[in-house]
Amino acid sequence: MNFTKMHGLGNDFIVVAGEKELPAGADQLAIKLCNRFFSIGADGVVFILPSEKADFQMRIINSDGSEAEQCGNAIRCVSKYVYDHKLIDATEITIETIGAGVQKVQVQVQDGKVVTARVDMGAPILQGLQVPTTVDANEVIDYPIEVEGQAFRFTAVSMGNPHCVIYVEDAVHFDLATWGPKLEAHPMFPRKINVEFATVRSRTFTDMRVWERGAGPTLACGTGACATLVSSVLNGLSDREATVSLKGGDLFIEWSEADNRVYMTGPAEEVFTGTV
Ligand SMILES: N[C@@H](CCC[C@H](N)C(=O)O)C(=O)O
Repeated sequence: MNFTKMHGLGNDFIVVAGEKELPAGADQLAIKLCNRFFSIGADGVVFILPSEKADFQMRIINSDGSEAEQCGNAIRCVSKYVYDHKLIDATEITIETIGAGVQKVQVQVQDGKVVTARVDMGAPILQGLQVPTTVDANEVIDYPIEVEGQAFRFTAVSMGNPHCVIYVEDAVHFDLATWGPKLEAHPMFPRKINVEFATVRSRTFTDMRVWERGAGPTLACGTGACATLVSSVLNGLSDREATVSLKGGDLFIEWSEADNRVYMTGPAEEVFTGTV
């Protein structure tokens, strides 16, 4: 199988193109190939497939073998892959996802290669049961949650995949490894959850660290950055356009008042190609 190793701000993927559909056993394949010691190593495997509704379909399997509905960093990588590898000759590309419908991507090209992409990530879902959480409310903002005697407060946002955003004093030095997995699997989140720990430094700049569902601590999470900006606006902490700074670098996020959609801009890179 031919693959291309790519990343968006260090959130890394094994990208596979050319299959007609998601291969049987994709979950076991992802577990095996994502292993950083015995195989290629990545946060997930991304399949670029044909679509009847868009230019391409993207399916993403996390490193634990679970399938995610959506992935912000992967969608930028997919856009770069299809443009740079000449599968499409357009700078506006549509990509079908299983959780967030068809998304429009505008790529910026330098010397024939995509350097950054601005993605229309769609409207955030805020209804508690739809995120999903166990809270039956139109919005779940600054809501209490307890894990092993430790109290947190979270805001729940789905960007096609589920997120809970928790504000902490210093996200950069927060103990992700202790609290991330416990919150990911908390019974208030029926499909598990991606956990973002955020510190708002100003109305246009937020530090964020992420514990991803199915992948653990990653260097960046595009949907997580979008969820964090939405949460910060809902909590009155941020403007609607801000930089979300992750361990692997910065994403620029806009939540448009005009159309209620979230736009994410950031880089994508190809690292190497191989055959496994
Ligand atoms: N890294 C991603 C999100 C990948 C999926 C996530 N782990 C999930 O299970 O929802 C991003 O950049 O958005």
